[in-house]
Amino acid sequence: MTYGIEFVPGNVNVKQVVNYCKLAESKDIDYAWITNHYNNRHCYPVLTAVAQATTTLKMGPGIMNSFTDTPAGMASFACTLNEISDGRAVLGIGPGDLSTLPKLAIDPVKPVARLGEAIDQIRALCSGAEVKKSGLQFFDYDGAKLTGVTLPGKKGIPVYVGAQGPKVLELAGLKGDGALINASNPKDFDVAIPIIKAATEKVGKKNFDVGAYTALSIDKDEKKAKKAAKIVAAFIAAGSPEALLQRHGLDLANVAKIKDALARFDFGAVGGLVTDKEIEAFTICGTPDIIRQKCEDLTKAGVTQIIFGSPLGPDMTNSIRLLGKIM
Ligand SMILES: C[C@H](OP(=O)(O)OC[C@@H](O)[C@@H](O)[C@@H](O)Cn1c2nc(=O)[nH]c(=O)c-2cc2ccc(O)cc21)C(=O)N[C@@H](CCC(=O)N[C@@H](CCC(=O)O)C(=O)O)C(=O)O
Repeated sequence: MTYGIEFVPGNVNVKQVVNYCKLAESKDIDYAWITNHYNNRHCYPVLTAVAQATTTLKMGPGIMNSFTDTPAGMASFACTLNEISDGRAVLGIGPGDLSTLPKLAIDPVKPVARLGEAIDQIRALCSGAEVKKSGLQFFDYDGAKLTGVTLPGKKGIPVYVGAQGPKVLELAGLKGDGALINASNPKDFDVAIPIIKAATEKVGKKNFDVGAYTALSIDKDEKKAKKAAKIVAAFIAAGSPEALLQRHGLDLANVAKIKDALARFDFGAVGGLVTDKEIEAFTICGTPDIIRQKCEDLTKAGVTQIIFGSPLGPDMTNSIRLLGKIM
């Protein structure tokens, strides 16, 4: 099992992310994933700062998308980060947050097809190939080629696909070296992994890293851990399709009330509405012993990388220290 940690450079600034990553590295966490949303600090400079302050930690965006960045831009960034970090760069890429892209006047048309093309172009450019006109639907480069940057070695830069829906999970298996699946509960991996497996078998892929991009809240005091987990569980519940809510046996009427309260920014009401069921469905939450058991459950479900995602717990430094003891 490898472990990752996620930071959202919105609620934490660059200096804090760098310090948390140094602490995570000292606790033998393997990967740092920095989220990418237009309204937060940009992940590229944050990742550069992390690369310069660490020595063994692998790091990458978790995740970019091909609506706000071109494949050529992402390839150039990934190879530059790889040069700065002396070969530790990974690239997380996904469809993009379809609810926020319209805020940038972007109409996220055919996100899955676009993602597939972008991955092909990024891989070609990172390998040093000249990408000729190929009649593709979205990125029909004509003679694009990366120069002036040290290109990664033979294996290239590992591409992880941020995926939740079945088509993107399949794409991850076909074109990715790994997947970053926004889920914390084994029930979701029981659905996702067979889709990925069928795709990797189709292309004869032997190694694939199934990443559980969890929402984590750890604290010695379980009540405090649950309190810190509530708001994230609420947002995930509110943004989840009905089929997912039913998979976890959630009360649809209660989730509708949570959604309403979030829309009113009534976080007090949200705290009263979120039950252990939503917390259980969408986070890994509790004391170190509980988290250790949750990690074992995810391992049994076939997960190969557990990414400890926001909020981490009531106190992030304390959470990273506690995680260091359970891995
Ligand atoms: C597009 C969407 O795919 P999805 O995998 O469910 O995407 C939901 C999220 O994963 C996506 O919004 C991600 O960008 C969210 N996301 C982040 N999004 C961000 O913007 N920033 C982040 O930092 C970020 C991190 C992140 C980490 C892990 C993770 O799993 C997701 C993350 C979907 O609806 N997929 C369906 C297919 C929908 C479909 O068919 N769409 C097309 C047709 C098919 C085609 O595109 O050709 C259409 O609409 O016409 C499916 O997979 O079955």
